[in-house]
Amino acid sequence: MRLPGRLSAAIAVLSDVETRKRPVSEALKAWGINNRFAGAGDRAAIGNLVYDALRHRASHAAIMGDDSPRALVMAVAVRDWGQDPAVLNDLFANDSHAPETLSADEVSRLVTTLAHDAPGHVQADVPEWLLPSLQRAFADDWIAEGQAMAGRPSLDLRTNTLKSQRERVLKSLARFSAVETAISPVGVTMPAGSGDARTPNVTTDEGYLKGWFEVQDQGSQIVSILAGAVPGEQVLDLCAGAGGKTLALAAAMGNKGQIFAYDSDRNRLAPIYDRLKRNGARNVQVRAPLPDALDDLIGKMDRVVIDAPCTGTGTWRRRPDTKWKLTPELLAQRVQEQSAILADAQRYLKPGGTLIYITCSILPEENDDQIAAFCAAHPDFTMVDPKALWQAAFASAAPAGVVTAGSGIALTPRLTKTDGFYLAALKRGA
Ligand SMILES: C[S@@+](CC[C@H](N)C(=O)[O-])C[C@H]1O[C@@H](n2cnc3c(N)ncnc32)[C@H](O)[C@@H]1O
Repeated sequence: MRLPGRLSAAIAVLSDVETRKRPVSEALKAWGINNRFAGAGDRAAIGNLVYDALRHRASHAAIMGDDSPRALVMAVAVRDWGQDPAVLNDLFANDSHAPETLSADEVSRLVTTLAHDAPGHVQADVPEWLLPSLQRAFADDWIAEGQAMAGRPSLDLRTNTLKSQRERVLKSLARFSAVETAISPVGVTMPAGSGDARTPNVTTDEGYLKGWFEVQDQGSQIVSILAGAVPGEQVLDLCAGAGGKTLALAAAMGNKGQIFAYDSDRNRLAPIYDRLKRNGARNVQVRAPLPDALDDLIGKMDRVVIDAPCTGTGTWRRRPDTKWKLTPELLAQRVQEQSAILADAQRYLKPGGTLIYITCSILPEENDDQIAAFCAAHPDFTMVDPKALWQAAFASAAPAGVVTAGSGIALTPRLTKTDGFYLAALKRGA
Protein backbone atom coordinates (compact mmCIF):
# COMPACT_ATOMS: atom_id res chain seq x y z
CA MET A 1 0.00 0.00 0.00
CA ARG A 2 1.10 3.55 -0.63
CA LEU A 3 0.67 6.42 1.84
CA PRO A 4 -2.77 7.56 0.50
CA GLY A 5 -4.23 4.08 1.00
CA ARG A 6 -2.73 3.89 4.48
CA LEU A 7 -4.26 7.25 5.38
CA SER A 8 -7.68 6.06 4.18
CA ALA A 9 -7.30 2.90 6.22
CA ALA A 10 -6.33 4.87 9.35
CA ILE A 11 -9.42 7.07 8.89
CA ALA A 12 -11.58 3.94 8.61
CA VAL A 13 -10.03 2.39 11.75
CA LEU A 14 -10.46 5.59 13.78
CA SER A 15 -14.09 5.85 12.63
CA ASP A 16 -14.61 2.25 13.72
CA VAL A 17 -13.10 3.02 17.14
CA GLU A 18 -15.43 5.98 17.54
CA THR A 19 -18.68 4.54 16.24
CA ARG A 20 -18.37 1.10 17.82
CA LYS A 21 -16.59 2.28 20.97
CA ARG A 22 -14.06 -0.51 20.60
CA PRO A 23 -10.43 -0.51 21.71
CA VAL A 24 -7.91 0.56 19.04
CA SER A 25 -6.10 -2.77 19.15
CA GLU A 26 -9.36 -4.57 18.36
CA ALA A 27 -10.26 -2.21 15.51
CA LEU A 28 -6.79 -2.58 13.99
CA LYS A 29 -7.01 -6.35 14.21
CA ALA A 30 -10.44 -6.36 12.57
CA TRP A 31 -9.16 -4.14 9.77
CA GLY A 32 -6.26 -6.53 9.19
CA ILE A 33 -8.60 -9.53 8.99
CA ASN A 34 -10.83 -7.76 6.46
CA ASN A 35 -7.88 -6.55 4.38
CA ARG A 36 -5.61 -9.55 4.10
CA PHE A 37 -3.69 -8.04 1.17
CA ALA A 38 -2.06 -5.57 3.59
CA GLY A 39 1.43 -6.53 4.71
CA ALA A 40 3.03 -6.18 8.14
CA GLY A 41 4.56 -2.83 7.13
CA ASP A 42 1.14 -1.50 6.12
CA ARG A 43 -0.48 -2.64 9.34
CA ALA A 44 2.30 -1.07 11.43
CA ALA A 45 2.05 2.24 9.53
CA ILE A 46 -1.74 2.34 9.90
CA GLY A 47 -1.40 1.57 13.62
CA ASN A 48 1.13 4.39 14.00
CA LEU A 49 -1.21 6.84 12.25
CA VAL A 50 -4.13 5.88 14.49
CA TYR A 51 -2.14 5.95 17.72
CA ASP A 52 -0.43 9.25 16.83
CA ALA A 53 -3.86 10.74 16.07
CA LEU A 54 -5.07 9.79 19.55
CA ARG A 55 -1.85 10.88 21.25
CA HIS A 56 -2.29 14.41 19.86
CA ARG A 57 -6.06 14.44 19.56
CA ALA A 58 -6.66 17.75 21.36
CA SER A 59 -3.94 19.77 19.61
CA HIS A 60 -4.65 18.29 16.17
CA ALA A 61 -8.40 18.93 16.57
CA ALA A 62 -7.72 22.53 17.66
CA ILE A 63 -5.55 23.20 14.60
CA MET A 64 -8.07 21.61 12.24
CA GLY A 65 -11.16 23.10 13.94
CA ASP A 66 -12.52 19.57 13.66
CA ASP A 67 -11.98 16.33 15.59
CA SER A 68 -13.21 13.96 12.87
CA PRO A 69 -11.05 10.93 12.02
CA ARG A 70 -10.13 12.53 8.68
CA ALA A 71 -9.01 15.80 10.29
CA LEU A 72 -6.92 13.98 12.90
CA VAL A 73 -5.23 11.64 10.41
CA MET A 74 -4.36 14.47 8.01
CA ALA A 75 -2.91 16.41 10.94
CA VAL A 76 -0.74 13.41 11.84
CA ALA A 77 0.50 13.11 8.25
CA VAL A 78 1.54 16.76 8.09
CA ARG A 79 2.23 17.87 11.68
CA ASP A 80 3.71 14.64 13.08
CA TRP A 81 5.11 12.89 10.01
CA GLY A 82 6.29 15.97 8.11
CA GLN A 83 4.37 15.47 4.85
CA ASP A 84 3.78 18.50 2.64
CA PRO A 85 0.05 19.12 1.99
CA ALA A 86 0.69 20.02 -1.67
CA VAL A 87 2.64 16.80 -2.20
CA LEU A 88 -0.15 14.87 -0.47
CA ASN A 89 -2.72 16.34 -2.83
CA ASP A 90 -0.61 15.29 -5.83
CA LEU A 91 -0.41 11.77 -4.44
CA PHE A 92 -4.17 11.72 -3.74
CA ALA A 93 -4.97 12.77 -7.32
CA ASN A 94 -3.23 9.68 -8.71
CA ASP A 95 -4.40 7.03 -6.27
CA SER A 96 -7.79 5.34 -6.32
CA HIS A 97 -7.46 4.37 -2.61
CA ALA A 98 -6.72 7.94 -1.51
CA PRO A 99 -8.89 10.07 0.76
CA GLU A 100 -10.58 13.10 -0.83
CA THR A 101 -8.23 15.88 -1.87
CA LEU A 102 -7.40 18.39 0.88
CA SER A 103 -9.48 21.56 0.67
CA ALA A 104 -7.89 25.01 0.70
CA ASP A 105 -9.12 25.48 4.28
CA GLU A 106 -7.59 22.17 5.38
CA VAL A 107 -4.28 23.03 3.74
CA SER A 108 -4.09 26.42 5.43
CA ARG A 109 -4.93 24.90 8.83
CA LEU A 110 -2.39 22.11 8.41
CA VAL A 111 0.49 24.53 7.97
CA THR A 112 -0.32 26.74 10.95
CA THR A 113 1.17 26.15 14.39
CA LEU A 114 -0.76 25.88 17.62
CA ALA A 115 -1.29 29.34 19.14
CA HIS A 116 0.90 30.10 22.16
CA ASP A 117 -2.23 31.10 24.03
CA ALA A 118 -4.11 27.89 23.20
CA PRO A 119 -5.71 26.44 26.34
CA GLY A 120 -3.21 24.52 28.48
CA HIS A 121 -5.04 21.20 28.18
CA VAL A 122 -4.87 21.53 24.37
CA GLN A 123 -1.14 22.25 24.46
CA ALA A 124 -0.68 19.30 26.82
CA ASP A 125 -3.04 16.99 24.87
CA VAL A 126 -4.87 15.93 28.01
CA PRO A 127 -8.57 15.88 28.98
CA GLU A 128 -9.64 19.23 30.42
CA TRP A 129 -11.37 17.74 33.46
CA LEU A 130 -8.05 16.31 34.70
CA LEU A 131 -6.40 19.72 34.87
CA PRO A 132 -6.66 20.18 38.68
CA SER A 133 -5.15 16.71 39.27
CA LEU A 134 -2.31 17.28 36.80
CA GLN A 135 -1.53 20.70 38.23
CA ARG A 136 -1.43 19.18 41.68
CA ALA A 137 0.91 16.41 40.51
CA PHE A 138 3.26 18.51 38.39
CA ALA A 139 2.78 22.18 39.41
CA ASP A 140 4.18 24.44 36.66
CA ASP A 141 5.48 21.49 34.63
CA TRP A 142 2.10 19.94 33.87
CA ILE A 143 1.98 21.04 30.22
CA ALA A 144 5.49 19.71 29.55
CA GLU A 145 4.57 16.45 31.34
CA GLY A 146 1.40 16.14 29.24
CA GLN A 147 3.36 16.73 26.04
CA ALA A 148 5.87 14.02 26.99
CA MET A 149 2.97 11.64 27.66
CA ALA A 150 1.75 12.32 24.11
CA GLY A 151 4.97 10.95 22.61
CA ARG A 152 5.74 7.43 21.44
CA PRO A 153 7.25 4.97 23.93
CA SER A 154 10.56 3.16 23.50
CA LEU A 155 10.59 -0.63 23.46
CA ASP A 156 12.18 -1.78 26.71
CA LEU A 157 13.23 -5.25 27.78
CA ARG A 158 14.26 -6.64 31.16
CA THR A 159 17.13 -9.09 31.19
CA ASN A 160 16.06 -12.19 33.08
CA THR A 161 19.08 -12.59 35.33
CA LEU A 162 17.93 -16.10 36.26
CA LYS A 163 18.97 -17.17 32.75
CA SER A 164 21.10 -14.52 31.13
CA GLN A 165 23.11 -11.29 31.40
CA ARG A 166 22.42 -7.91 29.84
CA GLU A 167 25.50 -8.17 27.61
CA ARG A 168 24.15 -11.33 26.02
CA VAL A 169 20.71 -9.78 25.43
CA LEU A 170 22.32 -6.69 23.89
CA LYS A 171 24.34 -8.89 21.56
CA SER A 172 21.36 -10.98 20.50
CA LEU A 173 19.40 -7.81 19.65
CA ALA A 174 22.26 -5.80 18.13
CA ARG A 175 20.42 -5.74 14.79
CA PHE A 176 17.74 -3.55 16.42
CA SER A 177 20.31 -1.07 17.81
CA ALA A 178 19.44 -2.09 21.38
CA VAL A 179 21.28 -0.17 24.11
CA GLU A 180 21.41 -0.21 27.92
CA THR A 181 18.63 1.61 29.79
CA ALA A 182 19.72 4.68 31.75
CA ILE A 183 18.43 3.62 35.19
CA SER A 184 17.50 -0.05 35.34
CA PRO A 185 20.71 -2.11 35.57
CA VAL A 186 18.99 -5.02 33.83
CA GLY A 187 17.21 -3.07 31.09
CA VAL A 188 17.73 -2.87 27.35
CA THR A 189 15.98 -0.31 25.20
CA MET A 190 15.25 0.41 21.56
CA PRO A 191 14.23 3.96 20.69
CA ALA A 192 10.72 4.76 19.52
CA GLY A 193 10.68 5.03 15.74
CA SER A 194 9.09 7.90 13.86
CA GLY A 195 6.62 8.00 10.98
CA ASP A 196 5.80 4.54 9.67
CA ALA A 197 8.68 2.78 11.50
CA ARG A 198 7.84 -0.72 12.73
CA THR A 199 8.44 -1.75 16.33
CA PRO A 200 10.80 -4.76 16.33
CA ASN A 201 9.02 -8.03 17.07
CA VAL A 202 11.42 -9.31 19.69
CA THR A 203 9.14 -12.11 20.87
CA THR A 204 10.22 -14.26 17.92
CA ASP A 205 13.87 -13.81 18.87
CA GLU A 206 15.72 -16.89 20.06
CA GLY A 207 16.69 -15.06 23.27
CA TYR A 208 13.06 -14.42 24.14
CA LEU A 209 12.04 -18.01 23.49
CA LYS A 210 14.88 -19.15 25.75
CA GLY A 211 13.72 -16.83 28.54
CA TRP A 212 16.69 -14.44 28.44
CA PHE A 213 14.46 -11.38 28.53
CA GLU A 214 10.93 -10.09 28.97
CA VAL A 215 9.29 -7.10 27.32
CA GLN A 216 8.86 -4.68 30.23
CA ASP A 217 8.89 -0.90 30.31
CA GLN A 218 11.90 0.49 32.18
CA GLY A 219 9.52 2.19 34.65
CA SER A 220 8.04 -1.18 35.55
CA GLN A 221 11.57 -2.56 36.00
CA ILE A 222 12.48 0.37 38.25
CA VAL A 223 9.49 -0.06 40.56
CA SER A 224 10.10 -3.82 40.66
CA ILE A 225 13.65 -3.13 41.88
CA LEU A 226 12.46 -0.43 44.31
CA ALA A 227 10.05 -3.01 45.73
CA GLY A 228 13.20 -4.24 47.44
CA ALA A 229 12.54 -8.01 47.61
CA VAL A 230 15.70 -9.85 48.65
CA PRO A 231 16.63 -13.56 48.52
CA GLY A 232 15.01 -15.60 51.27
CA GLU A 233 11.99 -13.37 51.91
CA GLN A 234 8.33 -14.37 52.03
CA VAL A 235 6.60 -12.07 49.54
CA LEU A 236 2.95 -11.76 48.60
CA ASP A 237 2.36 -10.32 45.12
CA LEU A 238 -1.30 -9.53 45.67
CA CYS A 239 -2.24 -8.19 42.22
CA ALA A 240 0.03 -10.37 40.12
CA GLY A 241 -1.96 -10.29 36.87
CA ALA A 242 0.05 -11.92 34.09
CA GLY A 243 3.13 -11.77 36.31
CA GLY A 244 5.27 -8.98 34.83
CA LYS A 245 6.42 -7.84 38.25
CA THR A 246 6.32 -11.34 39.77
CA LEU A 247 9.02 -12.42 37.29
CA ALA A 248 11.16 -9.38 38.10
CA LEU A 249 10.77 -10.07 41.85
CA ALA A 250 11.73 -13.74 41.39
CA ALA A 251 14.87 -12.67 39.52
CA ALA A 252 15.75 -10.07 42.19
CA MET A 253 15.39 -12.82 44.79
CA GLY A 254 17.58 -15.21 42.80
CA ASN A 255 14.85 -17.85 43.12
CA LYS A 256 15.45 -17.93 46.89
CA GLY A 257 12.61 -17.50 49.36
CA GLN A 258 8.97 -17.61 48.34
CA ILE A 259 6.66 -15.46 46.28
CA PHE A 260 2.92 -16.05 46.50
CA ALA A 261 1.32 -14.72 43.31
CA TYR A 262 -2.38 -13.95 43.55
CA ASP A 263 -4.91 -12.11 41.46
CA SER A 264 -8.67 -11.86 41.91
CA ASP A 265 -9.14 -12.38 38.16
CA ARG A 266 -8.39 -15.93 37.00
CA ASN A 267 -8.17 -14.88 33.34
CA ARG A 268 -5.57 -12.21 34.00
CA LEU A 269 -3.50 -14.69 35.99
CA ALA A 270 -3.66 -17.40 33.29
CA PRO A 271 -0.51 -16.47 31.28
CA ILE A 272 1.66 -16.51 34.43
CA TYR A 273 2.17 -20.28 34.40
CA ASP A 274 3.89 -20.36 30.98
CA ARG A 275 5.87 -17.21 31.74
CA LEU A 276 7.21 -18.63 35.00
CA LYS A 277 8.38 -21.74 33.13
CA ARG A 278 10.06 -19.83 30.31
CA ASN A 279 11.80 -17.57 32.86
CA GLY A 280 12.98 -20.44 35.05
CA ALA A 281 11.32 -18.79 38.07
CA ARG A 282 11.06 -21.57 40.63
CA ASN A 283 10.21 -19.73 43.86
CA VAL A 284 6.69 -18.68 42.86
CA GLN A 285 3.55 -20.33 44.16
CA VAL A 286 0.51 -19.18 42.18
CA ARG A 287 -2.63 -18.92 44.30
CA ALA A 288 -5.79 -19.08 42.21
CA PRO A 289 -8.64 -16.82 43.35
CA LEU A 290 -10.57 -19.17 45.59
CA PRO A 291 -12.25 -18.15 48.86
CA ASP A 292 -9.70 -18.17 51.70
CA ALA A 293 -6.87 -18.63 49.14
CA LEU A 294 -4.49 -16.51 51.23
CA ASP A 295 -5.73 -17.10 54.77
CA ASP A 296 -2.66 -19.11 55.75
CA LEU A 297 -0.44 -16.11 54.92
CA ILE A 298 -2.04 -13.65 57.38
CA GLY A 299 0.59 -12.02 59.61
CA LYS A 300 3.46 -13.95 57.98
CA MET A 301 4.76 -11.91 55.03
CA ASP A 302 8.03 -9.95 54.99
CA ARG A 303 6.75 -7.95 52.05
CA VAL A 304 3.40 -7.42 50.38
CA VAL A 305 3.48 -5.91 46.91
CA ILE A 306 0.31 -4.27 45.63
CA ASP A 307 0.51 -3.53 41.92
CA ALA A 308 -2.89 -1.93 42.16
CA PRO A 309 -5.64 -1.77 39.55
CA CYS A 310 -5.58 1.86 38.39
CA THR A 311 -6.57 4.26 35.63
CA GLY A 312 -3.37 3.50 33.70
CA THR A 313 -2.78 7.22 33.10
CA GLY A 314 0.95 6.47 33.18
CA THR A 315 0.60 4.39 30.02
CA TRP A 316 -1.05 7.00 27.79
CA ARG A 317 1.89 6.79 25.35
CA ARG A 318 1.00 3.15 24.62
CA ARG A 319 -2.77 3.34 24.96
CA PRO A 320 -3.73 6.90 24.04
CA ASP A 321 -7.37 5.89 23.53
CA THR A 322 -7.68 5.40 27.31
CA LYS A 323 -6.67 9.05 27.81
CA TRP A 324 -9.95 10.20 26.28
CA LYS A 325 -12.13 7.43 27.71
CA LEU A 326 -11.29 8.04 31.35
CA THR A 327 -14.17 9.52 33.36
CA PRO A 328 -14.42 10.93 36.90
CA GLU A 329 -16.64 7.93 37.74
CA LEU A 330 -14.00 5.43 36.60
CA LEU A 331 -11.33 7.27 38.58
CA ALA A 332 -13.53 7.23 41.70
CA GLN A 333 -14.13 3.50 41.23
CA ARG A 334 -10.40 2.74 40.99
CA VAL A 335 -9.68 4.87 44.06
CA GLN A 336 -12.26 2.90 46.02
CA GLU A 337 -10.81 -0.45 44.88
CA GLN A 338 -7.29 0.66 45.78
CA SER A 339 -8.23 1.71 49.28
CA ALA A 340 -10.00 -1.64 49.87
CA ILE A 341 -6.96 -3.56 48.59
CA LEU A 342 -4.59 -1.55 50.79
CA ALA A 343 -6.72 -2.28 53.86
CA ASP A 344 -6.82 -5.98 52.96
CA ALA A 345 -3.13 -6.25 52.05
CA GLN A 346 -1.72 -5.00 55.35
CA ARG A 347 -3.24 -8.01 57.16
CA TYR A 348 -0.68 -10.33 55.55
CA LEU A 349 2.37 -8.50 56.86
CA LYS A 350 4.27 -9.66 59.87
CA PRO A 351 5.46 -7.03 62.38
CA GLY A 352 8.33 -5.10 60.78
CA GLY A 353 7.18 -6.14 57.30
CA THR A 354 7.03 -3.76 54.34
CA LEU A 355 4.05 -2.80 52.23
CA ILE A 356 4.82 -1.76 48.65
CA TYR A 357 2.12 0.16 46.82
CA ILE A 358 2.51 0.62 43.06
CA THR A 359 0.33 2.16 40.36
CA CYS A 360 0.91 3.00 36.71
CA SER A 361 -0.96 6.24 37.27
CA ILE A 362 0.22 9.83 37.51
CA LEU A 363 -2.86 11.08 39.37
CA PRO A 364 -2.42 12.12 43.04
CA GLU A 365 -5.85 10.67 43.88
CA GLU A 366 -4.49 7.19 43.23
CA ASN A 367 -1.02 7.86 44.61
CA ASP A 368 -0.05 10.27 47.42
CA ASP A 369 -3.69 10.81 48.49
CA GLN A 370 -4.28 7.08 48.73
CA ILE A 371 -1.16 6.57 50.85
CA ALA A 372 -1.98 9.55 53.10
CA ALA A 373 -5.42 8.08 53.79
CA PHE A 374 -3.91 4.66 54.51
CA CYS A 375 -1.34 6.12 56.93
CA ALA A 376 -4.05 8.08 58.74
CA ALA A 377 -6.07 4.88 59.23
CA HIS A 378 -3.02 2.72 60.11
CA PRO A 379 -0.76 4.64 62.49
CA ASP A 380 1.43 1.56 63.00
CA PHE A 381 2.86 2.12 59.46
CA THR A 382 5.60 4.64 58.62
CA MET A 383 6.78 5.74 55.19
CA VAL A 384 10.19 4.53 54.07
CA ASP A 385 12.31 7.51 52.98
CA PRO A 386 12.08 7.52 49.16
CA LYS A 387 15.57 8.99 48.70
CA ALA A 388 17.10 6.25 50.83
CA LEU A 389 15.04 3.66 48.96
CA TRP A 390 16.35 4.89 45.61
CA GLN A 391 19.94 5.11 46.84
CA ALA A 392 19.79 1.53 48.15
CA ALA A 393 18.26 0.21 44.93
CA PHE A 394 20.45 1.97 42.36
CA ALA A 395 23.51 3.17 44.33
CA SER A 396 22.85 6.70 43.07
CA ALA A 397 20.76 9.70 44.10
CA ALA A 398 17.14 9.83 42.97
CA PRO A 399 16.75 11.90 39.77
CA ALA A 400 15.41 15.42 40.27
CA GLY A 401 11.65 15.60 40.57
CA VAL A 402 10.81 11.94 41.20
CA VAL A 403 10.18 12.27 44.96
CA THR A 404 6.59 13.36 45.53
CA ALA A 405 5.17 15.74 48.13
CA GLY A 406 3.77 12.73 49.99
CA SER A 407 7.10 10.83 50.09
CA GLY A 408 6.35 8.50 47.21
CA ILE A 409 8.34 8.06 44.02
CA ALA A 410 6.75 9.08 40.71
CA LEU A 411 8.27 8.25 37.33
CA THR A 412 7.11 9.95 34.15
CA PRO A 413 8.02 9.97 30.44
CA ARG A 414 9.48 13.46 30.95
CA LEU A 415 11.46 12.79 34.13
CA THR A 416 12.73 9.25 33.57
CA LYS A 417 11.85 8.43 29.93
CA THR A 418 9.58 5.68 31.21
CA ASP A 419 5.88 5.09 31.54
CA GLY A 420 4.32 6.89 34.49
CA PHE A 421 4.61 4.87 37.71
CA TYR A 422 4.16 5.53 41.39
CA LEU A 423 5.63 3.62 44.32
CA ALA A 424 5.39 4.09 48.06
CA ALA A 425 6.98 1.85 50.68
CA LEU A 426 5.52 1.61 54.20
CA LYS A 427 6.96 -0.26 57.12
CA ARG A 428 4.80 -1.83 59.77
CA GLY A 429 5.97 -1.24 63.33
CA ALA A 430 7.76 -4.20 64.90
C1 LIG B 1 -1.89 -3.36 37.31
S1 LIG B 1 -2.61 -4.90 37.14
C2 LIG B 1 -1.36 -6.02 37.60
C3 LIG B 1 -0.20 -6.14 36.61
C4 LIG B 1 0.83 -7.17 37.00
N1 LIG B 1 1.26 -7.08 38.38
C5 LIG B 1 2.06 -7.11 36.10
O1 LIG B 1 3.10 -6.58 36.52
O2 LIG B 1 1.97 -7.60 34.97
C6 LIG B 1 -3.70 -4.97 38.49
C7 LIG B 1 -4.31 -6.32 38.78
O3 LIG B 1 -5.05 -6.25 39.99
C8 LIG B 1 -6.05 -7.24 39.92
N2 LIG B 1 -7.01 -6.97 41.00
C9 LIG B 1 -8.04 -6.08 41.02
N3 LIG B 1 -8.68 -6.12 42.21
C10 LIG B 1 -8.03 -7.03 42.97
C11 LIG B 1 -8.20 -7.52 44.30
N4 LIG B 1 -9.16 -7.05 45.08
N5 LIG B 1 -7.34 -8.47 44.74
C12 LIG B 1 -6.36 -8.94 43.96
N6 LIG B 1 -6.16 -8.53 42.68
C13 LIG B 1 -6.97 -7.58 42.21
C14 LIG B 1 -6.56 -7.13 38.52
O4 LIG B 1 -7.21 -8.30 38.12
C15 LIG B 1 -5.28 -6.85 37.74
O5 LIG B 1 -4.76 -8.02 37.19
